[in-house]
Amino acid sequence: MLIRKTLEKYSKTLHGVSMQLFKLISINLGIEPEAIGKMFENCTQGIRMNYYPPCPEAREVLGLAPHSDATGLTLLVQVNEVQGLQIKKNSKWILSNGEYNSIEHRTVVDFEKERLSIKAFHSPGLRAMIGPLPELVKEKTHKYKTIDVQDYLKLIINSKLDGKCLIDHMKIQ
Ligand SMILES: O=C(O)CCC(=O)C(=O)O
Ligand SMILES: [Fe+2]
Repeated sequence: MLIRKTLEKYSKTLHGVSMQLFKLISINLGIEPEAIGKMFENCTQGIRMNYYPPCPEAREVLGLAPHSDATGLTLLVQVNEVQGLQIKKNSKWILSNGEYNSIEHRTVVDFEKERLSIKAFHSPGLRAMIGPLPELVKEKTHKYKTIDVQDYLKLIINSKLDGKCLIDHMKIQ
């Protein structure tokens, strides 16, 4: 019962944080402050906790294969402060530093230390359309498709953890 209450509070707080971040991202993009937040009004939130035990073969294995998250915004906390999240930048794996684009990332494990992480994934409401924000592509050619949530979910299921940004599958060829 206690964990449920704590998680509910945690989830609500993180939702609030994500809404604030959507506002700041919109302002930074030069669009109406509520533009992105509106899509997340009936947001679906998923929370995942990962436990990576210490591994004697740490150099030979990965904690999690390269992938990009299929959700709108992921908030992550490295619970016991053991580093292990890496992003791909200029073809190199480096420690993550947070970007707007859905960056390819993976996790590595440690020889001696266990690692814990908690993620909160925020996805738009089930009626949303997934694609470039109209405000951002006014006079430009659309580089990405716009599809409904159902088709987007199909795309996620069909594109396994293959390291490619899911966004590549949305590109108009
Ligand atoms: O454990 C981490 O640091 C990241 C895990 C992750 O990328 C994910 O769960 O999607
Ligand atoms: Fe991820």
